[in-house]
This record gives sequence, structure tokens and C-alpha cells, in this order.
Amino acid sequence: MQETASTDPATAAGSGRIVVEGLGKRFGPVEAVHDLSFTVEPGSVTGFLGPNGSGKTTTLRMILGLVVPSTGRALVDGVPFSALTSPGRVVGAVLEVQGVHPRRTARAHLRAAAAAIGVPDSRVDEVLTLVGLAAAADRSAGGFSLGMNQRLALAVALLGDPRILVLDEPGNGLDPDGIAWLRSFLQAFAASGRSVLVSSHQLAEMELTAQRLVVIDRGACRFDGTVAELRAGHGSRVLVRAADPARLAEALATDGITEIDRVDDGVLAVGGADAVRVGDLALAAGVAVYGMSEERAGLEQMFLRLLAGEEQR
Ligand SMILES: Nc1ncnc2c1ncn2[C@@H]1O[C@H](COP(=O)(O)OP(=O)(O)OP(=O)(O)O)[C@@H](O)[C@H]1O
Repeated sequence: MQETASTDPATAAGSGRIVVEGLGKRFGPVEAVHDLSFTVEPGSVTGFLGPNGSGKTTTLRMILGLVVPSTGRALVDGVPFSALTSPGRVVGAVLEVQGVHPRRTARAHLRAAAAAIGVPDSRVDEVLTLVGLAAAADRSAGGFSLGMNQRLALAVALLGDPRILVLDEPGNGLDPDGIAWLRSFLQAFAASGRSVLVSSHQLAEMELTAQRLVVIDRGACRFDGTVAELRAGHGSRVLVRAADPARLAEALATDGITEIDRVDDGVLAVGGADAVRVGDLALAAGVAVYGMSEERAGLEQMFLRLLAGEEQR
């Protein structure tokens, strides 16, 4: 079927976006993905989170034209992946790290991959440097660690200088330094106006890497928004040490703040209000405050609450 050119800027060709609309996939009795819609905007990293078997890989494979959707559609840079004329120059993807021939060097592997998408050899050294493998360029891939293989796979994805990156669990096998490096690499890539969609089950890491999050569970979307929105909805608390906690609790309650726990001697944990509001109310009530801090619930905890909440529906 011929796709007609869209006039909607969200789905227009050349938008640099990934647009997923009502996407679904059924494998026999298993509904792997159900009515999923989200957009990956240029200039930001979008984290794609979900527990094992939640449908992340299936979704990424549909975006990349490797699995045919049962319902809906996925557009890459305004068109279905299959309609891209030079896909390697538009979207770079790392789905699962394929074994490289063990006797092949990183450079030889990249040269072959470059030739396959019509990219000059000169790009090979550039991507080796970009992923931090320049010093290992002439070593056989057989001796590479999992982390080095991840970097090599990323180098292949970058050969066509794509404007969109799609990565399935790229942090797997990376040590803490490698994870920090990947985080700054993806952030810099996005900051140059390009789009990143990265799946992970490492929620705390995504909180640091991504601006937007799409959380799925059992194939369906549970959350789509910014990290700040997720935090706001599954909240952080203000810890306040006060001279007279009972009077402060009373003043807060009078103002409609009832989520109050006494966590320590003289310390109240207050939910549903920020530090400014708690401080102002303490001042108005004449209660001395000796210290305040924000207890930011870990994304992991929020994520578990999110899934637990959905299960009760
Ligand atoms: N080719 C297939 N045939 C049958 N079922 C499949 C196929 N691919 C995936 N599934 C099923 O679809 C569901 C979603 O799998 P998927 O691999 O997309 O999840 P995931 O979130 O990527 O999981 P993980 O984090 O473990 O990789 C699972 O129940 C899986 O068994």
C-alpha cells in the first residue's frame, strides 16, 4: 500500500521523529504489544522501560520494520521504515549484539558494514573514535568483552551518521565507567538535535539519561511523559526537622496536607507539598525549622508502584 505524504508536522517526512500509533502485535495467543502510541522527539532521549517480556523488543522491531504489526503503524522520520530510501543514513539501530567473526578486527568489521550501506571507509575511524574503540581498532573482535562488543555494535549503528538512534538495552555488559560514557554519549547525540529511543530495565539509569519515559507492562503503555512528571505523580516527600513537629503537623493539616509521617525524632516526612509550601506554613505557624530536604523516591520504587497500581484496576 502506498503511504500518502502527511501534512501533519508530527508525522511529516523529515521530521526526525519516531511516531508510534495504535501499534499492536499478536503472536498466536500472546498479545505482545497492545494499542501502543508514543512519539520520540528530536533533541531528547526517550527511555523505553518495562519488565522482562513486556513487549519492548517487539515494539522496537516493529519500528525497524523487522516485525509486521497486527494493528497500527510506526513511522520513522515520517514514513514506515520499509519506505526509507537510505535507512542506514536515517536510523542507526542496535537490537541484539550479534557475534562478530572472532578473527575479524573491529576496523575490518566496520569497513564491511560501511560498504554495505555505501559509506566511505574514512567514516570507520570516526565512529571508532566516537565509541572509544580507536585503540582497539586492529584487535580481533574474538577477544572483546561484552562491553566492547556493545561499543562496536553502536559504532556500526553510527556509520551512516543517522539522525535517529534506536537501542535495545545498550547498557548490558557495560561496567560503571562504560554506562557513564554511554549516558553522556546519548545525551550529546540528542543535544545535537537528533532523536534517541533506548530500551532498558535499568530504571535508575534511565532517570539519569532520559528526558522522556515510556513505560510499558504486558504490552500496554503505563506511563508516557517526562521524568519530572513521573516523579510528581509518584511522589517525593519533604523531610522537615522542626522545633515543634506536632504544631507543624497541625498547621499542615489545616492547610489540607494530610500525608504526614513522623520518621525520626523531630522529623516529619510530608507528601503532597513542596519544600517552599512546607517552609511557608511553618513560618506562618511560628514553628522553627532546623532543616529541610527533599526525599526523591527512586524511579525504581515509582516504577514498581506504577505497575502495582495498574494491577489493581
Ligand atoms: N517471535 C515470537 N513468537 C512468539 N512470541 C513472541 C515472539 N517474540 C516475542 N514474543 C512474546 O511476546 C512477549 C513480549 O516479548 P518481548 O521480547 O518484546 O519483550 P521485552 O520487553 O523485550 O522482554 P526482555 O526485556 O525480556 O527482552 C513475550 O511474551 C514473548 O514471549
